[in-house]
Amino acid sequence: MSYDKELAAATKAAALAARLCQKVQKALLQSDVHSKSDKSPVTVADYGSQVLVSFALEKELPSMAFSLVAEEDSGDLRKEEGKETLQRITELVNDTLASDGTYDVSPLTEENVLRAIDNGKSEGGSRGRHWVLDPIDGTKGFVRGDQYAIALGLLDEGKVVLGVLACPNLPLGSVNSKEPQEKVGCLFSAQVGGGTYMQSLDGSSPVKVHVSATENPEEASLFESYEAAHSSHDLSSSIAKKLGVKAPPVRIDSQAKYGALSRGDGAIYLRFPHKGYREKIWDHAAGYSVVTEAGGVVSDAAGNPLDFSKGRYLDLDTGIIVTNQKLMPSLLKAVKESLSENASAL
Ligand SMILES: Nc1ncnc2c1ncn2[C@@H]1O[C@H](COP(=O)(O)OS(=O)(=O)O)[C@@H](OP(=O)(O)O)[C@H]1O
Ligand SMILES: [Mg+2]
Repeated sequence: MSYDKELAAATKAAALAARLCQKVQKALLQSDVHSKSDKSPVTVADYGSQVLVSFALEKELPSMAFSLVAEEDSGDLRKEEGKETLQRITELVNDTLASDGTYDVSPLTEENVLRAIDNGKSEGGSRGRHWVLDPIDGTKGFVRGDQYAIALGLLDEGKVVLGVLACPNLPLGSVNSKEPQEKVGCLFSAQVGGGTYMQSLDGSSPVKVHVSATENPEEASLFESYEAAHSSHDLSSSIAKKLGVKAPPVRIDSQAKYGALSRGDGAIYLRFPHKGYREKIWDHAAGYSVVTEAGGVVSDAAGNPLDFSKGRYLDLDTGIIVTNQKLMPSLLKAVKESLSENASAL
């Protein structure tokens, strides 16, 4: 089965949302950053990106039943104190649509914007098709001026069948390059059975990418979260030592890590959140597709495949590990040993 139409729509939607995010990040005002009830940051760009993806998918695929599992909801924007933020989001969305020019529509109203955000309330699951969206993955990186991604996947009968990662600040060349890189802004896209492609966000032709083929852990560079609160750096350092990884870890925000790994910039990605943290499907669906189709393997720390069919959360053993097929057995062994030696690290 081909998902060509859906992949083309997802690519358009993510690239449109990326334009809004780039504009906001350039001129990020303190007033654009707000705290959610769980104290995590959310910006007008998180909301704006969700509106644009929701809007573009519905426009591109009018005959497809529309279900979206996405990170943001409109609760805070419907309160009195959210009024100004809602105005700013509506303005940003309309400016982006007008300057893009693809969709000839009258400006969205604030109510349209709230509804587009609330499209993201779907519970997903094992039946039918569901889009899975993180409108800005790595909001902390976005606010810091670093890496972030617009991450969009599609589930069909509980399986991830396509993924698009727009990474506006990721260099087109390797993240390990010592040379200064002027060209940034990558878009990765993948569909099941079709491989993974990378293009520049400003529209170069897609090129096929593959994960690193290295069998030697000593030359495998390793990715992990920038934020130590998101993934235990101590545990990954113990695993790296066991494997004999020589290079220091590369810390990048967001699913840009999956993108960089899919083109072989690094060969291992380790993610060990603290005990009790529940991973959300939008933090991994697109990245999972991009890495898997580029020949990589994504599993939990016990080697079980990830199951995206359980609703908004992933039910996991500890952590998520990503590498190529050849390195997976030795990585699993090192992870198992490190976990039993450092039981208190999580
Ligand atoms: N405590 C904790 N533990 C583990 N993960 C957490 C935690 N808190 C948040 N998150 C999720 O991490 C998402 C950011 O991904 P990364 O960890 O790869 O980014 S970073 O490198 O640390 O910036 C981030 O995604 P966004 O919220 O979209 O930015 C969160 O979903
Ligand atoms: Mg996220």
